[in-house]
Amino acid sequence: VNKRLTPVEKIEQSEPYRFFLSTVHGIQDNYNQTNAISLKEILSVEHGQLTRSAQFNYMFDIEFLLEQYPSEFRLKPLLIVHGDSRDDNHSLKTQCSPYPQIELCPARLDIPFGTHHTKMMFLLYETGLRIVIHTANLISQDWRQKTQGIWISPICPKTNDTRESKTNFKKDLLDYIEQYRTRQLQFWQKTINEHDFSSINVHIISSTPGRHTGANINKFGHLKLRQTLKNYLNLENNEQYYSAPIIGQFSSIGSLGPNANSWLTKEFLTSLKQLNTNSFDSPELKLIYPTVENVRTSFEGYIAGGSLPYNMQTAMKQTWLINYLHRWKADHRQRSRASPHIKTYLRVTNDQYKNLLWFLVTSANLSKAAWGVLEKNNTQLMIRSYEIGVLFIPKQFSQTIFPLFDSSSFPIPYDLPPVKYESTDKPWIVDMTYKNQPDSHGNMWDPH
Ligand SMILES: CNc1ccc(C(=O)O)c(C(=O)O)c1
Repeated sequence: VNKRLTPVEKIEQSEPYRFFLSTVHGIQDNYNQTNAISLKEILSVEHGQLTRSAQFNYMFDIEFLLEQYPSEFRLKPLLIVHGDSRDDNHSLKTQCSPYPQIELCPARLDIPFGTHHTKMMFLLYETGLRIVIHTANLISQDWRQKTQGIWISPICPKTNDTRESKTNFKKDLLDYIEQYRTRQLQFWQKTINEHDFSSINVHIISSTPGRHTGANINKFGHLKLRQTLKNYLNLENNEQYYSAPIIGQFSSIGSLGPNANSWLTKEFLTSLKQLNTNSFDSPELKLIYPTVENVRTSFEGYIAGGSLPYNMQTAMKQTWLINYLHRWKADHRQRSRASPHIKTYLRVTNDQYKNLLWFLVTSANLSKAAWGVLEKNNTQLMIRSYEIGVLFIPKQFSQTIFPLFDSSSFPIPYDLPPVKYESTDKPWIVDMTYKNQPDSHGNMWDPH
């Protein structure tokens, strides 16, 4: 019989990784119990007496969001951190006008085409501060039948000394917030400083808009990932890992250039393949992005494709990408039909896919805007968007690798090894018409 776990029990049972997928309407209950949690459960009154919170995100449905808070917390101060694009902001202002307890904080977006993509919660309880870093917009569609990733910190107690984590989490989080350069975040900067982060075992990998150079060049984007892997992957005899496959999985793709060598392999893969010493050959890079068939047969049907905004104009410039692409398949989590909005990057130890070297869950899609592109002879990293994610490294869990198939195994979101696109498979493209086969609801897709 399936015992329904309380939100607190779910978090206790997720130790030490504290990494969840969102619950999915329409799958067997036990696949929504283990390492799976809903927004209401994240905000449950069970975790303690909430005094105030902050929600960083891209899309907001304020009515939906307030509904997810327990009724006794709906009037607590709530800071909404969003992209400052004028029009969206208007609708957000309108949405928030009935709620004096909600404050709007527009994030500066000085570089064109940047987005405030970061999805993060600060939850301040009487007992301490909880950080949640995830991949879901604050709209009902994102939490109903998709695959989203969520990391939930312990409730960090108040402290009268700094108490940093062994992963530099507090400093990296404060460096990230500093980049907003707004007084509206001062309360949270002060609050973060006053809490004890020593129980946190993940690293922050974030992006902020700017041209990062000099001492700041490794602070954000794919160079932060490169630096963190170099500094913390303390593997013996690296050679055995030189050809260990690397996987990228995401819900949108940017313009990557005329061939793989333009940015994907020369720059991005160089960061992903970093070991604690330099490795010289190029491991296989496998990319997971939904096929048209994945979308058509998903629980949502073609509508799921509205959240996979890979457009024709970009796709037609990079047909070379198809050779890297693999299907979305998550049978072991009963989520092959729960369209992925999660973004993850991982490296296995070898082509047997039995163990992980590291795992990253993040808001960052496969794009230069999110990860950054080197400019001026590799002296500056230009990033357009705000992104944030958490990196799991075995050493921080007193392990040498993360096992995938035993009792303490890491809860990966999809099936490994990934399944390559067949000749008939096409990547989902949001602005194409799909009329020759109805989706799981009997509908067609005609974006025009
Ligand atoms: C241009 N705006 C977006 C593009 C992609 C995504 C995604 O996550 O795939 C999101 C989002 O859902 O935050 C926004």
